[in-house]
Amino acid sequence: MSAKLFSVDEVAKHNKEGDLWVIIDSKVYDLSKFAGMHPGGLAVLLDDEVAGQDATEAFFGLHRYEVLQKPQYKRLMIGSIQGQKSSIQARPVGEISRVPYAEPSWLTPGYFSPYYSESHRKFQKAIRKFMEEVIVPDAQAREEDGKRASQHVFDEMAKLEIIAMRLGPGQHLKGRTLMSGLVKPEEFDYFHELIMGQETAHMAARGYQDGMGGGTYIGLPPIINFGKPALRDKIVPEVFSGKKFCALAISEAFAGSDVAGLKCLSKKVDGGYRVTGTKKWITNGTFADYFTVGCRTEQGGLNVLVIERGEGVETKAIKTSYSPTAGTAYITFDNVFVPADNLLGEENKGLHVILSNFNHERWGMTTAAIANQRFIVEECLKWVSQRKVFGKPLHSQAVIRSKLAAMISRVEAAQNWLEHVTYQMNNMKYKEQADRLAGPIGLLKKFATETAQETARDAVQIFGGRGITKTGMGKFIEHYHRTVPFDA
Ligand code: HEM
Repeated sequence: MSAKLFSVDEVAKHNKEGDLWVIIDSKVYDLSKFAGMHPGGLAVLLDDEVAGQDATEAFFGLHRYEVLQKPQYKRLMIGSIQGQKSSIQARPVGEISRVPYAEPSWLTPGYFSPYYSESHRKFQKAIRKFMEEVIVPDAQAREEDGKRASQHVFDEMAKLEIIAMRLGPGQHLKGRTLMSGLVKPEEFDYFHELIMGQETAHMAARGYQDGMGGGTYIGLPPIINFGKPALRDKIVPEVFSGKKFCALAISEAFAGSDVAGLKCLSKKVDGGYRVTGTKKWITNGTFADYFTVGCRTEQGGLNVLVIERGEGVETKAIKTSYSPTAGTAYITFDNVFVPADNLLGEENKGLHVILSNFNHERWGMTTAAIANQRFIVEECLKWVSQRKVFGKPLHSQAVIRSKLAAMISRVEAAQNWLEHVTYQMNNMKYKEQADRLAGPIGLLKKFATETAQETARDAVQIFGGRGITKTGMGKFIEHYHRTVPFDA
């Protein structure tokens, strides 16, 4: 930061085209050269209340704080106003937000929780730092260019065993050094997993959230739980090291979540099966190496087969309302030979293989969905304090306060329910979870994703036109409102 100090009167002299300074939050910016390139135009900067003046209020009514932190704009700052102090501070990377309700109560100073131990707290700190340093920059860049999450992100995740941890507690963690030894494999539980899911909200990039290994999260567990040892021992290390990717390929244009109506057919042949058919809406399908595929059998049952990318397998990107970084694909299998050893579970009994994963999948989706919802609550709370209308902050309007109260109540209710369900998961065997928690998890997901849509609508109302604009102030609101139906 430049140490040069100016007086308000000195700044006021620079108030015309070619010689234009402004004050924003006690800092002085020289916009003389930039003014002609300003995305909001030159005229707004030459206004009597802006040119040479303190434009803090005007600026924060129109821009996100991050604008001033971008290197190309940061360098416009030439000094500060003598005797004034900045009042706006960005949250340092990895730290807890000080916006009320921006964090679940267990992370809010002064509050208590029976669910989280010291191990969870240490883990949360490390994961947030990793997310914000490694993942968030890549997430924002890939959302823009639509490319797959960068390989260096998978490599870094693999080093810390994040890919393995994303699958939750279990045998697959045995012998691994988690987060450089921060958590022992045997102490890693569903609250650690919940933390990982919730910290992904800070990337504010729903397509990338799925792109960053969503296919593995749902496609690998059936291989671990039902695959033959040789198949498991080949695939698991490749995927956990970030070198290869899985996708779960169940839904078809003919049958969505109606798994009993699948048409993709596996015919028994010498040494294995021949598979012919199509799959649609397959997350990570454009770049996956292994597909965990649900196929109908000639006897009318269901086989789940692991199909490797190769001859007869073609994947095409499908355009969805979120970004192509998720790698959503349409897949065709044309008489593909699959070795008998790639069958998961028993022949004709694949429905059990597919359904066995659904509870964990739904719960995982819900953890992230609730955190995404909270991120939007934080965006709204920041905006209503920043934005002044009729001379007062937006939050002084009763209708806005009422919307905020509803938003906060919804996310708090969802988080508390989630923690209750997670506590049950921690204390039940997997089979007990299937018996007792299928209902509660389904209901929780319904509640969390319905309330998410209400919050998205309220957020757009609060942000106005900015909430439907892909860049600038309301960009995360626009993104959320567009992508929120995915989880439901
Ligand atoms: C350091 C000074 C400034 C920088 C670096 C800057 C930068 C930008 C950028 C990058 C945008 C595009 C939208 C976004 O990403 O937020 C923008 C839009 C805009 N800016 Fe600025 N700006 C500055 C100062 C100002 C000031 C003092 C005003 C005063 C009125 C202003 C008025 C606007 C307007 C009206 C828009 C269009 C907003 C919209 O589309 O909703 N800017 N500015």
